[in-house]
Amino acid sequence: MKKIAILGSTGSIGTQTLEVVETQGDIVVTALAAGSNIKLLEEQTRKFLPKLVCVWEEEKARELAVSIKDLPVRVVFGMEGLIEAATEPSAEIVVTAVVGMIGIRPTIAAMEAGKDIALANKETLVTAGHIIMPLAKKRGVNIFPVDSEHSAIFQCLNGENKKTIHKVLLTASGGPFRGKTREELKAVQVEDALKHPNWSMGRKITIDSSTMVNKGLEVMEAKWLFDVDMDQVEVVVQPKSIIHSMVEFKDGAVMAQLGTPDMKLPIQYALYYPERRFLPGERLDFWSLKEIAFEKPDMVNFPGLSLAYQAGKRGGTLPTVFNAANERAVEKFLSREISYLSITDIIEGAMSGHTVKENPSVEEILEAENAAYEYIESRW
Ligand SMILES: NC(=O)C1=CN([C@@H]2O[C@H](COP(=O)(O)OP(=O)(O)OC[C@H]3O[C@@H](n4cnc5c(N)ncnc54)[C@H](OP(=O)(O)O)[C@@H]3O)[C@@H](O)[C@H]2O)C=CC1
Ligand SMILES: CC(=O)[C@@H](O)[C@H](O)COP(=O)(O)O
Ligand SMILES: [Mn+2]
Repeated sequence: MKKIAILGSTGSIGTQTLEVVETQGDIVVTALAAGSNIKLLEEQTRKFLPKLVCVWEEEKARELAVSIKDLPVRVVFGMEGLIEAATEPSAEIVVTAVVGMIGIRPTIAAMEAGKDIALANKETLVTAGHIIMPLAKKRGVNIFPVDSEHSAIFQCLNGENKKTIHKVLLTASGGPFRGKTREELKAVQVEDALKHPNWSMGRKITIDSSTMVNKGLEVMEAKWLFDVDMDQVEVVVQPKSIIHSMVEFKDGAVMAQLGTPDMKLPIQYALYYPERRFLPGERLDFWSLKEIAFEKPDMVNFPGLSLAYQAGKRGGTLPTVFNAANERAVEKFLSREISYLSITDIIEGAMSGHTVKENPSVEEILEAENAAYEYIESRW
């Protein structure tokens, strides 16, 4: 029986991971971690009986400990607790499904403890890829991509030599506002931006998809995962999210992975790699699909993508500033403190005022994160 820990078990990826676990019936969950949703975490704990559960907020952790005192489950909290969950001794794979840069320390701790990573938390790789990738090599651990595009690329590369990649063709839906101008985007409200055309996901990534910042983060994620240059990653808009990404090889051959938009496939593939198992659910029907359309990304009305290319090419602490500014700006947009277009204005402002530090340590990454937050607090 495979043993796994899930960080972010109450979220979109976390709950779908538990669905896969339940359907397959041969994975043991040894640790769960969440932010504040202790009601769902209690249900999950009663069903999967992990050894350890972590709640970010101490007070909520104490509340949960009281309500599950009949179970042989230890409750921990905060960053120390999150690291304990990530390093729970019996887990072989850690699913990193927390949202945001909070994932950096537990991911590193899990890898140091020799665990494979099923990586959904793209922000960790964007900000600390130069630490994570060499560490994976040093510790001999695998990073299995969960992000749908990166799982698709990983699947296309099965049995291939990464050195023969000519281009990674990263597909994008274009989000709910594809085809709109900045003028038309001025009036966008939270509810509009939360309507992704194809995927049901957590709130932060759904906003990121609408601004194309998600695609920018994914270009940087691809650079680290597949050891390619930023310029080798080309974004191809494919509005129905049927092609999950493609690889063009040096000889001109293009491999693609297609499927219905269902995150359980990449999650299951990451958990069982290299095995493919039956996955219940809808299948692609080419006869009703009829055609697949393609467009170039609009980097003028959606500057989030071009800012991401700038950040990824420059490297150092700039991707951290891009990411941190976006995380804070999205929080502010979701709490209706700023307008929709301010999200990318904030990212641009934070990046332009930043003095890049090369090859930053984890502490320096976190300092750059704080500097971006301070910039935003002082100006917005
Ligand atoms: N959803 C998707 O389809 C995809 C998501 N991803 C990536 O996966 C990651 C998760 O996304 P998604 O599942 O959508 O996000 P959600 O917002 O749905 O879930 C986030 C999870 O993280 C937990 N969490 C938040 N803060 C903390 C904290 N401080 N300590 C511990 N746990 C915390 C939340 O707990 P609580 O709810 O209790 O607060 C929740 O379990 C993101 O990096 C996203 O970009 C990538 C590809 C697809
Ligand atoms: C499901 C998934 O992987 C998301 O990251 C998805 O890719 C979002 O879609 P777009 O960013 O292409 O709109
Ligand atoms: Mn994706």
